[in-house]
Amino acid sequence: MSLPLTEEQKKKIEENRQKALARRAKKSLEEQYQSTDSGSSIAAHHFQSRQGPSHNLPRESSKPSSHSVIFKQQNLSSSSVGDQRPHKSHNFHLNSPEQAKGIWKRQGEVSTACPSHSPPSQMTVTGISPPLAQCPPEIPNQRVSGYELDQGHSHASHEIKLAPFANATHEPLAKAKSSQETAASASGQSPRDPELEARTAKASTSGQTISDIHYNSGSVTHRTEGKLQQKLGAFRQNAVSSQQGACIRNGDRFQVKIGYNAELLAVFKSLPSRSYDPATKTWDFSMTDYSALMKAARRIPKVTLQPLEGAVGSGGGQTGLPSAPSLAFVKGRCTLISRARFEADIGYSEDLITVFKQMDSRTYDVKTRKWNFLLEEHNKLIERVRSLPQVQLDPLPKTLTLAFASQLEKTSLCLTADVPEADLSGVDPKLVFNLMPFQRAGVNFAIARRGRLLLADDMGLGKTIQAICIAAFYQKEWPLLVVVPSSVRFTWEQAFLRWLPSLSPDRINVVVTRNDCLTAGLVNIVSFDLLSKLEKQLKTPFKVVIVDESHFLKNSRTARCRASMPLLKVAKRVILLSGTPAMSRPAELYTQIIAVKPTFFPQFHAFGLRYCDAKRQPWGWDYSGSSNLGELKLLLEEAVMLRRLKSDVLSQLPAKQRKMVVVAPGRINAKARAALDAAAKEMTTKDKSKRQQKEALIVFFNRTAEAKIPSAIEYILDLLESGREKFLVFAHHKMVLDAITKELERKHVQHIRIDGATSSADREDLCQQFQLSEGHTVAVLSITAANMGLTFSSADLVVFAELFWNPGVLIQAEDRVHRIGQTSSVSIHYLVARGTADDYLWPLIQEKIKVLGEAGLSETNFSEMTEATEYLYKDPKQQKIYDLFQKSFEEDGSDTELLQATESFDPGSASQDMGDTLDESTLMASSPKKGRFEFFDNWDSFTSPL
Ligand SMILES: Nc1ncnc2c1ncn2[C@@H]1O[C@H](COP(=O)(O)OP(=O)(O)OP(=O)(O)O)[C@@H](O)[C@H]1O
Repeated sequence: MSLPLTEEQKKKIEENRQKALARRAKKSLEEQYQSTDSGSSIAAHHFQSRQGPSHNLPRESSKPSSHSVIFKQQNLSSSSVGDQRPHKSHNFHLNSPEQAKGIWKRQGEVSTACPSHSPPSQMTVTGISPPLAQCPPEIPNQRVSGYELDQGHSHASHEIKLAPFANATHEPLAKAKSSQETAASASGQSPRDPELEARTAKASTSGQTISDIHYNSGSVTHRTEGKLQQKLGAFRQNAVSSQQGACIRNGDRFQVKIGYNAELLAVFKSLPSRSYDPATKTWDFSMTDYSALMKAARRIPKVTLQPLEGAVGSGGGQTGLPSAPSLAFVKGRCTLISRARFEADIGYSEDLITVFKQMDSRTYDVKTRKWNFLLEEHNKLIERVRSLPQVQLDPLPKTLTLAFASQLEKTSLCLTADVPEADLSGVDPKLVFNLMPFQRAGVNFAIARRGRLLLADDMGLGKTIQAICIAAFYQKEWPLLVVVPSSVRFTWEQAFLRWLPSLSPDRINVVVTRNDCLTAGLVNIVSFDLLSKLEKQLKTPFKVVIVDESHFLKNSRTARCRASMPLLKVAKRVILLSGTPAMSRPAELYTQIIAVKPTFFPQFHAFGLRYCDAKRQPWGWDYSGSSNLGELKLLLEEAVMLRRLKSDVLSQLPAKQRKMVVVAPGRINAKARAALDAAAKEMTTKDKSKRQQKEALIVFFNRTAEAKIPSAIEYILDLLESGREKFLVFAHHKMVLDAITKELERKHVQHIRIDGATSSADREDLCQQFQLSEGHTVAVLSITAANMGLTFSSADLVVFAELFWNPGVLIQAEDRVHRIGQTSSVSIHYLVARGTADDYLWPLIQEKIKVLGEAGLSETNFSEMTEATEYLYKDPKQQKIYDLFQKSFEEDGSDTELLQATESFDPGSASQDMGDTLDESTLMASSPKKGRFEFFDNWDSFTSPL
């Protein structure tokens, strides 16, 4: 509480006032002189030389304004808080009360999600000069652009309805803010200032009401301010519209929310503590400049600046000036901090603390200095706070109240919502029986959410089997649409065949070209890119849709997203799968969230403001940041997403998980296809010698390598786009290794390469580089040169771009990752291309492994751990090739011979840049490595248990 003014202070004030009047008169004369010289109005001078950022300029400065609006605007003050601010309109001219209303909304706007909240009504006190002693010492009655920052005439600015902010310089707000607990127990009454009241009474001795004064103000102004004011008045008639604004407390500073006004801007620029925020286009100041600003503002006709809330005492018998804390207009919002509790993120207000203390579930967190409550008290709290004129506490957004509706009704303290066990009796028993416990829980979660979810389990946790099971639960609503990256279309086909034996293979339709029918099967598998070309085929929407790698939809402007979103919005069940739903920023989640819950955040901007730290920039809004992630995580987990990390379910996982990835035959170009067919023919031609057959086999093997290059590159790029951080790629042929490294270089993906040409010293160095560096993403390794003696335990994924006839070598290669130091379950992906040597190599490898297993020499069984069930061709011709493979690779010395033959293989013209044979869309979609993983760490901590 502040002390009343002493006689000495009062005297000093009066002296200063007189001095100021003298200065003003002198200055008026000076300016009159100058304006006669220049022939232009002073106000116009302000307009040109004192303007703020250009976006604040009025467009039609000469448009006449209506004077009658000024008073009417007072009544609009209660609508000063709203969320409807037109962002780009800068027309500040008021020609009608309606316009005045619109403009006022804009000017007085303080962003809020609580439109029903009303700020305190405007206090209107005219003709009051604050005590000069309250002026901050650093503003020594300076003159600014024709305005003097001293106390003005008591009758000089009757059009300006403002009150002095008493004692603005005396009480640091930071102190007020940080003393929440102490102050909470203090009296809620603002002390009153008798000095101010006396002055108020004096100013009103004419018996006029405040509104009377406003109506008559014009003549008073002109009379007292002489010719200067006449000139200014003329300008204002044309150029300055009636404007209302407000001072709003912002921590230990205050903001001025008002539209453009050249004169006011000049005042702003004169204040030492000024700061302009281009993002919000508002000026703010330290409290030390408050008095000076208000005084100067009062001198600008037709500018009404609502004082800081509580800045005027009215009545009461207290003697001191009100202290800063009790004057604060506090604004804040509710945020969710757990499934059961929300927090009031707001500054200090005594009245607010009183309300907080009425809540049964209140808890004060001494660390964060914030109060939090059970969700069931949210609505009660908001209602009570609404009755506090000095407080604006925004409630939780509607999306959150909908998602947590039951918690708001009656809060359960359970960390997760109860998920009932789903009845899977209608689903193929083979599938249900094979589900791991956490996978079963995933299926239950999806069914509890009526088949709409984002399944964001870590990579390799078996999202495919879960998605098939969820979709199968809704089998009555099929046909099913499965949208996937093109590199895994056939892997999905295999997975359906494997897990749903009741599904006839001919009911599965893999869409390969744009001439295919999107609805031909009961299960229709299509790539993102083809979907965007075929969507027009759809007459009736799919009711059940699976989207694999749903982060491919993160950019709403892509053709993929534009084609998929309408389908997802109308589908009854939407199963999105992604191990990395967002890799860089929360904005990437938006499309996936609304794909699952179209009613959540219908406007991206609302999402952006809350979770993307949206900032207004000169060029528009920047949504690349992140904010409120804890709350976003809670929202996603409650209503949209299920994510388990490998570490969460490690005990349920096998040490190694192998996956056969059937790469698209369409990716083998015509030339390679012809070469393969010719080689296959050679092998099965009767009159060929053994030697010739073997040579044909080698050619077949080599041509396979060549043919698979585009598919292998596409798969690697898809992995990178999916956020795979570190993995090994094994290949055998030099041309395959070359093509992969070339493509990685082209994409600026950091990688190492070890092949037969790498020296022993370099091998170890490169290995260490990969192990220790965060930047190195891919290790490109030769199956025969890097399958031993190296440790790559920092990776947990191995991709075999090529198969190799010796399974022992493959297992050794796998074990570069699966070894001591490995803490995760390891994923092994074998890329297998149909119609190539892989058709024979794959079963051959399985056969050999089986034999080793039976002999107790291998604990690995390929076929049980992969989708490769019925892979072997039964055709006699193919059987013959298989036999040839078997014999050739079993004969003594065949390895050496084959190795030599394959290593020296040069396809000549065939060794083009295989990357060029990829779809342009695939190449474009895969962004460069740079910046790709910046959000990864955040994402993992963001999604791991709190
Ligand atoms: N319950 C299970 N029984 C047998 N094999 C399984 C099971 N769950 C997953 N697998 C196998 O684990 C491998 C990885 O599964 P899947 O490809 O579905 O993982 P993912 O979560 O989709 O990984 P990514 O994100 O890398 O695509 C596959 O070979 C799959 O067949």
